Amino acid sequence: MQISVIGCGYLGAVHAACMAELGHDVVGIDVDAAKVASLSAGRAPFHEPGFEEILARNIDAGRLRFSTDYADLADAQVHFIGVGTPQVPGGYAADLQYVDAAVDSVIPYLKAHPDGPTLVVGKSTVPVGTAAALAKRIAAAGDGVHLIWNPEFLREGFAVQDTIAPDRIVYGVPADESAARASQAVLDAVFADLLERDIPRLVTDYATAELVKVAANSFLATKISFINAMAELCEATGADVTELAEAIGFDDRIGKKFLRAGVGFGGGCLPKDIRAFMARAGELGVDQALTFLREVDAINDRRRDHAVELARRAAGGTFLGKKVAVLGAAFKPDSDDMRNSPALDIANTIAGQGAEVVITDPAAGPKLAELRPDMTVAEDAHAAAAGADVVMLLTEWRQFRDLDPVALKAAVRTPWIVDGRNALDPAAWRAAGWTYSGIGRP
Ligand SMILES: NC(=O)C1=CN([C@@H]2O[C@H](COP(=O)(O)OP(=O)(O)OC[C@H]3O[C@@H](n4cnc5c(N)ncnc54)[C@H](O)[C@@H]3O)[C@@H](O)[C@H]2O)C=CC1
Ligand SMILES: O=C(O)[C@H]1O[C@H](OP(=O)(O)OP(=O)(O)OC[C@H]2O[C@@H](n3ccc(=O)[nH]c3=O)[C@H](O)[C@@H]2O)[C@H](O)[C@@H](O)[C@@H]1O
Repeated sequence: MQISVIGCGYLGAVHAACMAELGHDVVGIDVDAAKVASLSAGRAPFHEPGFEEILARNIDAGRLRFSTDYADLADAQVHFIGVGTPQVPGGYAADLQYVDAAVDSVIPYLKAHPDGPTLVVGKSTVPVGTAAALAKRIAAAGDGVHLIWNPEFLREGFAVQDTIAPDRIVYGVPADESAARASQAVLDAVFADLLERDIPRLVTDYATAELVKVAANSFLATKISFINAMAELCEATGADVTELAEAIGFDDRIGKKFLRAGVGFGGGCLPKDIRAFMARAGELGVDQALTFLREVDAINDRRRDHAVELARRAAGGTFLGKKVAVLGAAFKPDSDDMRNSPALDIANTIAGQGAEVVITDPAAGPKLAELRPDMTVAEDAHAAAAGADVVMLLTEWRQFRDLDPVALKAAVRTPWIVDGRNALDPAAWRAAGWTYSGIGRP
């Protein structure tokens, strides 16, 4: 089937390559000419395990191409929308200008297809009510053109795997029964390979589909802030939050996942999605339903301040004249995404308070050096730690989890480690002569 993917960022580029991997003929459209040039040359513009391989393979097979010209999507039957929905500048609500622009640009090319309806398929994360409004504009383009809302649940670092083998697929379909049936059949054909593997597919209305996405991210953010709140209690009592998380996680109603206490959640999604959800609830007059998310957000912010305090204590009460090595710049391992990264935020704060900060990240390092010439970016952990008074592990890359405390001790001025992700074995580091300071653990 001929498919277009509009918006080729972390979500869209991976989606385009994965759709080609499923055998479809795909064109990815983006307004960023540099990104399109990089993708067209088979070079991933961001770090995502496994992505570059499927990108290059499908370009070579002639099933995948990228363009800045919307005219190149004219023959596609299915148009996925994956443009960004960041926070509006200075506010909490989602900025829909990119979704609106993408829809405006695709509308002139929407026409009924000989093989059934033409579909616009929304994947971007949007406030509830957006799909219904877009559906009206799309329906005005002509008969046989419909909108399905198909939220995306992929995690960065696992994006390829999550796209090809998701936990579930959700379709928000039009209220009109025959439009719903016909458009569902087209999207089923796109995902035929996944559906054959019995991946659950839930069909619902637009509003439910939109809410499923923000509800899932809100639940995940709440789990993280819950365990970070428990870390605050553990710190006040000398208890160990990692043991607490393990013990409650044995109850499979709770589960072990997403209970890693630390410097909290960041990235291009969880923080802005819970804020946009609160803003939308306010517009709908049900803001009270989500006041708990304010606390989730506040707990998350506090963890960053707390990490700064742990480092200040380690530095002897002041950062002035002290060198701090920061291990990690990306918001999570196996990604080079630094959007709302706790690691980078903490590094900025510490630098702003007078420390000499040297930062290193296995994937984000080169991008950081380019974007932030004011920062000292080191090649690896040993180079960053040379002469440091404090070492902070803020993104739990394997390279950092596997560090040898004896070897690293030889590089630093003072062997004091702040483990902001509880990723290290405190006993091993203490045995090697380090002062170990974790999050919510003695
Ligand atoms: N990054 C992720 O892991 C996931 C993201 N999402 C959602 O997907 C959406 C996209 O997120 P990301 O890929 O992370 O953002 P991104 O910022 O990496 O990519 C967005 C892309 O859209 C392009 N764009 C903007 N306006 C355009 C237009 N009018 N026409 C064509 N292209 C245009 C930009 O140049 C950019 O390349 C957001 O709504 C996000 O919440 C959902 C699930 C996972
Ligand atoms: O909407 C989105 O964009 C995506 O947002 C998250 O995915 P992602 O942001 O890639 O990363 P996560 O693995 O969820 O991690 C988010 C943040 O939480 C932190 N985290 C995660 C788990 C945990 O136990 N503790 C914790 O602090 C991570 O370090 C990271 O900063 C969701 O997990 C995806 O399902 C969703 O599709």
